[in-house]
Formats: sequence, structure tokens, C-alpha cells
Amino acid sequence: MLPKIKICCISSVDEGKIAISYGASALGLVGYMPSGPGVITDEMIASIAKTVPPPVATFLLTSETRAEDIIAHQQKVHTNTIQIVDALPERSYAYIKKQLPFVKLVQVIHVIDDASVDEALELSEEVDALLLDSGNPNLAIKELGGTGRVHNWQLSRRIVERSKVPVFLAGGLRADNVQQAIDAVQPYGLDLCSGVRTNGMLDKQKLDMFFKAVGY
Ligand SMILES: O=C(O)c1ccccc1NCC(=O)[C@H](O)[C@H](O)COP(=O)(O)O
Repeated sequence: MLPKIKICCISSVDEGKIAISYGASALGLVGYMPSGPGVITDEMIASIAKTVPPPVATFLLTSETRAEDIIAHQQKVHTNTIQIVDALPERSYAYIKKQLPFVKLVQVIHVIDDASVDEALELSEEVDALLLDSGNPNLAIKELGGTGRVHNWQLSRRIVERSKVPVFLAGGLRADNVQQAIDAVQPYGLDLCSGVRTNGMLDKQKLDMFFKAVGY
């Protein structure tokens, strides 16, 4: 089966339609972040989300880490999935699921070292999917995604082999490295932002090359 493709940093209704026309299974809509190129307003996230047809998932990327703030963020924009890009100190996944039973939860793991593998496998018990990215939450200004960098795919492969839930691979994916990434990691899905953009805009030629490189 071909990996699902999530196109992230969607910034308008038009970009969403273009990504879907190439075969995207999910769109990423980036809320407020401490850094990164893909942030849009919550009003724009809500307007894009309501135009997306049912088979395509809408991921709200939130940097909130308290359950009530995450719930309030989703209730403002009405996506069907929440992508949590930072660690939740209170591990409040069960509470969020109880409050939002029809919304899927995806936890981002920034893959840095062996501890990231342990963290991912522990959290795979709590969420609907994992997304392995290349940020650095330990910096003074947190880097929580959209870096354009690849990480250590051997660590990601170890997570995929043992995770109880589907795993998306992100971080620096492009048409010219995606097949190598698939072979190395065997993820359920792929997620990318900078690899299909030119000067911040979705680039149809790069989208075409990326989807073809994956085998669509
Ligand atoms: O793009 C951002 O501004 C951003 C900031 C903080 C968290 C996530 C962000 N982007 C969304 C994503 O999940 C990206 O698709 C993912 O990080 C991969 O990005 P890239 O390496 O540029 O393909």
C-alpha cells in the first residue's frame, strides 16, 4: 500500500484544493507557533477546514499544552484531527478524547536520540497516530516543526516497528529523498511542508514530482 500523504502549512482554500487534487489524504493547518514558516490565523484555519471533503483529514497543529487550551483551540476551528506539536506535561490525552470523542489525536515526536524512541512508544498507547518530526523543543525559542531538515531515520524505523498506532514521517522530505525515506522507515504516512513550496507558496511542479516519486 502506498503511504498516505499529508500536505502541511496549507495557507488558503485554494492551496487546500490543489493539494487534494494531487492526492493528499490530509491537510495540515498550522495555528500559533513560537517559530516556523507555516502559521496562519485561526479564522483562516476554520475557513479552510469547512471546505475540505469528508475523506480528507484536516489536522489542526496546535502548540497548546494544557488540555483545556487544546480543546478550546479545536472548538474554534472545527478540524477533525488535532496534531499536538509539543509535549503534554500532564499527559491529558484521555481527558481530551473524552471531551472531543470524534476528534483524532496525533502526537508529534521530535526525533533526537534513543529517548525519543522510548517517548514515542509510551505515547503510542494514548493517541491515534504519531508523527515523527525534526524540531527541537529544547531551544530558547522552541522549534516545533517546519524545519526542512531530515532526522535520524534509523530511530524512526525503530518507532515504526514497535508502534501500536500508525506513524507519519516528517522532516525535510522532498521528491529526491522520499523513496529513500520510505525504504528506510516504512511509515504509514508522509508529511511535508517546505519540500513542495517555492518562496512559501505551494508549487504544483514540486507537488507533481513528490506524488510521482512516492508512486501515485
Ligand atoms: O511550518 C511551521 O510553521 C510549523 C511550525 C511549528 C510546528 C509545525 C510546523 N509545520 C507543520 C509541519 O508539521 C511540517 O509539515 C513538518 O514540520 C515538516 O516540515 P518540513 O521539514 O518543512 O517538510
